[in-house]
Amino acid sequence: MSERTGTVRRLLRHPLGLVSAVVLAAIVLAVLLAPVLSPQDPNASSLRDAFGGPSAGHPLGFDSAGRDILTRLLYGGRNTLGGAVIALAVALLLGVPSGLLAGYYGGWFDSAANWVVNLVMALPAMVVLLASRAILGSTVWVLMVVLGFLVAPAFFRLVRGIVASVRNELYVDAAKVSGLRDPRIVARHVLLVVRAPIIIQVALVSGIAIGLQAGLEFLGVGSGDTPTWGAMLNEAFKNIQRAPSLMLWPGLALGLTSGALVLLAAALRDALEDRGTAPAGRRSRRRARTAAPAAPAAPAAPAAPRSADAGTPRTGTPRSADGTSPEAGERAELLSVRDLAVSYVLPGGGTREVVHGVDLDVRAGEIVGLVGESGSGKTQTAFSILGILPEGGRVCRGSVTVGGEEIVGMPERRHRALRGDVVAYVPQEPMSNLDPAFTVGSQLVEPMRHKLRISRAEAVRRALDLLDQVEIADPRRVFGSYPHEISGGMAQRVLIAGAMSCDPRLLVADEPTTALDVVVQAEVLGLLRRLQKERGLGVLLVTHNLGVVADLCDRVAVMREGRIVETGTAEQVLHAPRHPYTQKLLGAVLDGVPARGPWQPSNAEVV
Ligand SMILES: Nc1ncnc2c1ncn2[C@@H]1O[C@H](COP(=O)(O)OP(=O)(O)OP(=O)(O)O)[C@@H](O)[C@H]1O
Repeated sequence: MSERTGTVRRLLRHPLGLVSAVVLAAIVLAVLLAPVLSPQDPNASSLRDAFGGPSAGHPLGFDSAGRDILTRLLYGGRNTLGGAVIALAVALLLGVPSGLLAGYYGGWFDSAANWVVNLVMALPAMVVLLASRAILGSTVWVLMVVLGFLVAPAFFRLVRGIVASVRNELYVDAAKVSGLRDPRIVARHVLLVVRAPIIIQVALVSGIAIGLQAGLEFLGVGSGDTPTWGAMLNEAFKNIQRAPSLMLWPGLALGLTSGALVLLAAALRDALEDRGTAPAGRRSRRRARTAAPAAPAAPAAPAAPRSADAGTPRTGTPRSADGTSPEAGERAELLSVRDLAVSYVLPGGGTREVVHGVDLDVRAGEIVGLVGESGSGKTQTAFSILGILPEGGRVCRGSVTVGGEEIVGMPERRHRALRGDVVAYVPQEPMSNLDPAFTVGSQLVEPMRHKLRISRAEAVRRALDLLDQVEIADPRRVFGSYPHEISGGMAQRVLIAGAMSCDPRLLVADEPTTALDVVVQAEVLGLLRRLQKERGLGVLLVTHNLGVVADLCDRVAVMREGRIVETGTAEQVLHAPRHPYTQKLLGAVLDGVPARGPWQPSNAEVV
């Protein structure tokens, strides 16, 4: 069952939802079929019939000018609902795109739009409408356009708020890293999230627009010759002493329509919330930072020599003759970082440098581990290489070349082309990096179609092949599953498949196994090792886990407080660390500590 069908079903199973939907559908249908249901002129009057009661062909009788009430009610509904549609269309056209832009990009447009919105919201709607009537004339449609302007801020604020929070979701970062353009990310990942709240808001604002329009007409502000429910109320109110029943029909139509819209909005909200735990559950952005420097959670003993496999220098791995780091000399062609500094703008003004002059190289076929305690600047270094530093952060010094191209200061369009094609990213939290609203298959296929410009069928074939390559047992089932239907380990394999999908040369993996249990960690590390070997990838592996380094890496760079304090081959750094901080890191690993004995009650506890 598709998500949309599911929501409609839940809505119709909700008693209020069903009743309000049926009432609204009946009203809209009757109003649309006005010429068929009542083929008379709504303005045709016969003074002879003024205040006449119900008769054959005129089931609701006549008004004070001898006009058929049913006909005016049906045609009036067309104008009243049509007016609300115009107001809504204007509000949606103004509020939604500007909310999307302001929420997604922030910056000066956000500030300017907020300023305008605050100004519009401070204006009293009725007074503005009355003034507009004096300036623009009494045509209902024109007044509805003005009303649209006045309610647009409601949509702006709603959309901006949601988009600003979604913008920080990891799967939006993941989409950026896979090289998708902003309009596509917005259309695919962001619009979908704001869609439901917008629908609810539409129902509420329609009720308000109908009420406001009727209020204006009731006050006699509209043009007298257009039949509307508000104008009918106005006319009925003038004759309330003589024929109070005239108030009944337009009042009933207005009450039923507005009431049904409000109830429908409430039922819609319930139906969408009911979707509950499943695909729409979104997670908070950034992971909880681990406090300990090097938890010994990795499959291999942290300071043990590398496994035979990992210990063998990889084919084609160019090492310096002495096996030391090349950072001091020639720059690596695949990834070379020199004197990189990253700073953040502080809330109170000024900046704070969090990475200070990092040098780093990764060559084709080489796995370089970037290790260090939490907060040492590993992720900031990786994000700088990927060009996805969070808001407020920027590379303030240095040079980063990827595939021989300088990316510091590179235009975003060119940088986007590098991401996915040359450099790909495997993140830490697999689940948060998959959009819960799309199937796994669709999330693999979409970037490939746009980056590789291949047909859908070809992209599907490649995606199934990739799922097979990342050792997923039933690629077809996983292809059609939503992220909540697969395990964390599988999700990480899917993200690795996604990273491989455009045949990158460099992989940046940010703690790719931290969120997984030990057995799955070992499997995912094995998978990474195999793919890296087969494809001759260069890998920058960000980790705080020395076991992972021992198991996987050729070389290691140790970071502390935003600086690299030691680099060398994995063997040299793990067996003969030179820097006291590396020695401390290795010392912090609980390897060789005897296990605690069984619990014994202390003397104090023995009575
Ligand atoms: N958005 C931000 N604004 C300001 N400072 C930040 C921001 N993100 C990170 N920092 C700072 O940058 C420094 C380095 O953070 P970074 O995320 O690179 O650490 P890390 O080594 O990756 O740690 P962990 O292993 O916990 O992820 C920290 O002091 C952190 O407070």
